[in-house]
Amino acid sequence: MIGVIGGGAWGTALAQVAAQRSAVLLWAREEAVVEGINAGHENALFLPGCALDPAIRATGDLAELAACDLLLVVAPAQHVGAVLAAAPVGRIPLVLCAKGIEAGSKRLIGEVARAVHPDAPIAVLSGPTFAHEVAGGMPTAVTLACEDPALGEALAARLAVPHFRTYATTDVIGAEIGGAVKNVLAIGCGVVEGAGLGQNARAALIARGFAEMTRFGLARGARAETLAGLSGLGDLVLTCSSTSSRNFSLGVGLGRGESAATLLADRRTVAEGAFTAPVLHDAARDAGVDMPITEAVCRLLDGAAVGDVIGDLLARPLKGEVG
Ligand SMILES: NC(=O)C1=CN([C@@H]2O[C@H](COP(=O)(O)OP(=O)(O)OC[C@H]3O[C@@H](n4cnc5c(N)ncnc54)[C@H](O)[C@@H]3O)[C@@H](O)[C@H]2O)C=CC1
Ligand SMILES: O=C(CO)COP(=O)(O)O
Repeated sequence: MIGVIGGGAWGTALAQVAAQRSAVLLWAREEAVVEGINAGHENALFLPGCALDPAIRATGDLAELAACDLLLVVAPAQHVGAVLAAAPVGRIPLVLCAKGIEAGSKRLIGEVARAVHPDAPIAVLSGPTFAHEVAGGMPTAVTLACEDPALGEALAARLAVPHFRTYATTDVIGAEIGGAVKNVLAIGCGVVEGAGLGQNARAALIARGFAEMTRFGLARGARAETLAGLSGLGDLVLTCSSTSSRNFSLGVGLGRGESAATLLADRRTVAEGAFTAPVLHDAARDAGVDMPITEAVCRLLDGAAVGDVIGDLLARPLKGEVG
């Protein structure tokens, strides 16, 4: 049986995919989500309007996950450590699906999981995957990263269904960094949209943002081809071009001059980039990597005026395109 830890939009969509081939037990934090899935086969809080496979069973009791032989970890990045610490994992393989970097510790999610459950094999699933499209059966492709190639291929085969293609790699760090960094850049692209700065600016931000992602990724041991793949460039393009992205939408609000505090207050859904941006900025400084767009997003989240931040970005000294 496959266990899913997290009953947000993405955990629910992944449960829907997994249910095509396996029994699925989904742990959700909210009682209303557990009841809604078990009684009405719908997650009205986080994935409304999607008829779920009746075979998906939900629970509010983490202990029940001990019966699973594979766990998909889909809590928001900042909560993965706490949720995993309370889960009966032992040696059950973990597929990490959150996109972010832990604030304070500056750890990638793989490091967070390894610290709590050192005996559990770890893989990362990431890519351009809006939950509502995946749950609706629309064609989607993801990266499945695992340092152990045999386990990675077995997991990729187990999680794939015809509309959900998994591409295996051994580059776990590359898959993690792409997913974490693209959320920050998506906020930046949203700002461009909200402030009406035009399509040229958006394309420039995607390309220069990808350069930033690549510099940081290579400094941390990622492989360039992973960053240019589904979990990096693929997801960057998706979330930098659609208001279906919570991060892009947050940026649109910032670009219109609304404050981050107002935009983030009382949100039920997560915009991971808002939490990752400051810790990514710190981690980049530690690694000696220049990330001007990430820095600009941090300033905007801190309340700086859009005009000032864009003016400073454009006033930077000219440099060569590569390097
Ligand atoms: N929604 C999407 O299309 C995709 C999301 N992801 C990633 O999946 C992760 C989860 O995101 P979503 O499922 O979209 O969440 P969501 O925004 O739909 O729902 C919020 C989730 O946060 C959980 N939560 C809130 N406070 C918590 C706490 N204190 N402890 C534990 N959990 C808490 C809620 O229970 C709920 O599951 C994120 O890292 C996101 O970047 C990845 C791919 C696609
Ligand atoms: O990661 C995602 C799609 O791949 C979802 O993006 P948002 O979190 O910005 O909505």
